[in-house]
Amino acid sequence: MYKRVLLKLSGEALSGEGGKGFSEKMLTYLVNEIQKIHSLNIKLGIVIGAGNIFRGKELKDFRIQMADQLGMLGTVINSLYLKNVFEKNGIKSIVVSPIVNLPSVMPLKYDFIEQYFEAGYIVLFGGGTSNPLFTTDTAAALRAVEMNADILVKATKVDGIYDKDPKLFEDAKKYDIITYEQAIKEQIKVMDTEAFSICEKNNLSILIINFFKEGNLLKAVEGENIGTKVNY
Ligand SMILES: Nc1ncnc2c1ncn2[C@@H]1O[C@H](COP(=O)(O)OP(=O)(O)OP(=O)(O)O)[C@@H](O)[C@H]1O
Ligand SMILES: O=c1ccn([C@@H]2O[C@H](COP(=O)(O)O)[C@@H](O)[C@H]2O)c(=O)[nH]1
Repeated sequence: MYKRVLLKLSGEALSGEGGKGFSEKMLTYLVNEIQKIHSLNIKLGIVIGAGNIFRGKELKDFRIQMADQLGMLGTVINSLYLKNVFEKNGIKSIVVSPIVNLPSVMPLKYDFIEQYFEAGYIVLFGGGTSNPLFTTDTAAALRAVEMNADILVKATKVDGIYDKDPKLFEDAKKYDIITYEQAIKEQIKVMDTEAFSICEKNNLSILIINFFKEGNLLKAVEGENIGTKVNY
């Protein structure tokens, strides 16, 4: 079983696939999935995207730097939203972010983060990398290395990495394991190349799983053979 896990969730984990905003049904599902792993006493960090609010590249009339800043703020909104939902369900969590100064958001300080984990808090890393032109995949890789995670679990909309996009090609074949070299060479689109590269350089594996299949998160954390593992 993994003991220190960075979980990357799409903003769509809050809205449902392809949706915007927040869905009660999805939030209940998410809380149930998190409760299953939180009870295992693991140190859990979460990076959540903002596809349910803004993705920079979707805002066509904006300069990309401006659009991306809206996107990053969206990730803080989602983190705070999640903190509140967790709290209502008896799950202790804390939002840390380098990009905003709000009463419920703590600054990103390594020593404090360790203390939050020791005290049993889930740490929600908001604000992405704090730089435009990136995405939360890269932020997840960065935070995973910073928190010294055993694994980065990307919980997304597909069962793993395929030789081509399985949403577009019915005959796509799934890989159980793939190396970073292969993932980068084949330009696998399921995760940013920057994220692959950070994890490769820091000897950290990524596990890609389908978030929308009940029980998958628990299986992933327990080290079951699901999804696709990207190894260095
Ligand atoms: N070779 C591939 N194997 C698996 N999925 C792929 C591949 N190529 C493209 N994809 C697509 O990548 C998508 C997952 O990446 P995407 O960035 O959309 O998800 P996410 O990171 O969970 O969401 P968000 O961008 O909102 O944070 C899948 O839904 C799939 O359609
Ligand atoms: O480091 C970062 C992370 C994110 N952004 C912007 O936020 C949105 C939302 O993140 P997703 O990963 O797409 O869910 C992203 O599209 C960027 O616009 C950023 O600029 N820098």
